[in-house]
Amino acid sequence: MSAYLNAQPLLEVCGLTKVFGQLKACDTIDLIIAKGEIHALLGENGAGKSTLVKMLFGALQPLEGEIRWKDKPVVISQPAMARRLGIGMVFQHFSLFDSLTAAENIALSLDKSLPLAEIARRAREIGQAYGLPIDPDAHVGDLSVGERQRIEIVRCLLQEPDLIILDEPTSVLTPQEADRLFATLERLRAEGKSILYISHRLEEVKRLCDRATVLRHGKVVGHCDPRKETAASLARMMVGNDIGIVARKPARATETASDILFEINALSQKPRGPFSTALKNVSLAVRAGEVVGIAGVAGNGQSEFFEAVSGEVLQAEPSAVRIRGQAAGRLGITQRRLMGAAFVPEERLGHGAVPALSLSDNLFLSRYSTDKKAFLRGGILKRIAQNALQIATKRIVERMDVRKSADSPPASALSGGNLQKFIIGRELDRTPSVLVVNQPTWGVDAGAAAHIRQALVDLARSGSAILVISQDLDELFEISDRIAVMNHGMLSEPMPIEDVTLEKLGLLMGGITGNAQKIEVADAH
Ligand SMILES: Nc1ncnc2c1ncn2[C@@H]1O[C@H](COP(=O)(O)OP(=O)(O)OP(=O)(O)O)[C@@H](O)[C@H]1O
Repeated sequence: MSAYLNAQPLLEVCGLTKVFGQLKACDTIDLIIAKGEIHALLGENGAGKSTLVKMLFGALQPLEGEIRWKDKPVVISQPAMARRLGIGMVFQHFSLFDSLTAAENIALSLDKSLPLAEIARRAREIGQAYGLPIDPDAHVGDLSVGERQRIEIVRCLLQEPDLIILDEPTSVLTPQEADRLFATLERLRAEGKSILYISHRLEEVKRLCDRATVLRHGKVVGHCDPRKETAASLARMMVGNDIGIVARKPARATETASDILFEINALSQKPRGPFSTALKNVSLAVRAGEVVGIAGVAGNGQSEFFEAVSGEVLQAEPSAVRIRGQAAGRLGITQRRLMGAAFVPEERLGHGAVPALSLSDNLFLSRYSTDKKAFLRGGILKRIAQNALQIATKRIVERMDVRKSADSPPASALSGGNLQKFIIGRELDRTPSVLVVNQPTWGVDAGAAAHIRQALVDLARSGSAILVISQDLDELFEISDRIAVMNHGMLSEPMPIEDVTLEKLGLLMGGITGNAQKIEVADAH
């Protein structure tokens, strides 16, 4: 038995329960976190991981159960209380203001006020000590995702926590940034700090974590030493059965222009604000039957590209975007959808769905103008075809296995991964000829991710053109027929999947083109 298991528990959770309506999101959970361990919290989407850690951080209150901290029962009524006890949290969604500096952002989160110069000094010191270099005077909006995350972690470490909760910390990092983060976490562990680590990336859990607790449907279904498991056995424990592998028949080998369903021609766009990236002469053609992947480190123009191709930002030149042969550059998103295209943005809450509206209302909002016949009834005075809307919502929920706590809950009440499944399902349900999707499986568990990827490949093979923007290189390898790389607003020539290697992608992601002799996977920052 490892030494840390003999160590006194730092945190003990006994019978912790949280109920939303009829749903037990956490059902009598027991968990012990020892001093000096990295403890993984695993579970499929909606298993109750976020609910549990929100109770530990004082953002939600349990209905029943007890939390013991350093051997004493505690009631954690709010995050400030958690911080005072020594519990810090780094959230999955960054909570920094773009227009403020790193030091100003940190100042906002501190419970006691300190002079800005003092905060900057301490942040710099902690950053250096833990291998997380930051510039306290830099504006957050100018920083890469990896740099922003360093600020979040430094901000957490400034409070000198004994337990650090990390919710999916690597989903937005390059492999190199993730390595750096692991080194920091190992160092914290060596100093006797404890870490509760939520991740859907099972390989990194195996590499980093000492122990894992697995949740399913709100209950603890097992504990294990992840180093002794395989990624497949961990996934099986989470989901309860084996995860399918995406079946990918080769795409039809056609070169005829008529097969091009989606085309971007010399698309250039000036930066739309101080924190936006210019697009430089981007061209790409996606054919019927294929999946084209766009790899790249976040912040290299992917969001601007998505906005331009989806019609959120219009182009001066009509033929900059062509959908099924028709010029669409000056058309808005609804008109592009009417031409048979569908778009799934990266941000699911607020962009992909309206948080306070029910799933069926969200479905209606996105489809009433493109599917009038299906969802509107009556003559001039239109009314919503509630029955058809409910049937469509149910169909999507069943097809994508969306788990939820009520019949038609507000979008904000779904776990992150389940909302993602719903949004993707909503677009797949239209069987679009062209589908552009940004980060399709961000925060989605292994089983659901395989389901979504298979659905994208199947849609392509049924004759649609699919464009996937993703930071997850494994995902792109699994589903793409060709892969291009976006770097500093430029898009590389797409390579057939047979010719793509991780090294080539790494070099292109770092902005190195041509035949570099000395291969060193580039860091894009
Ligand atoms: N505010 C809320 N109101 C109603 N139901 C909720 C609320 N928050 C979460 N739930 C439900 O509780 C369950 C657990 O959600 P939770 O966010 O804890 O899952 P998770 O394991 O973190 O999932 P993911 O991996 O997708 O983030 C889900 O079924 C979710 O729909």
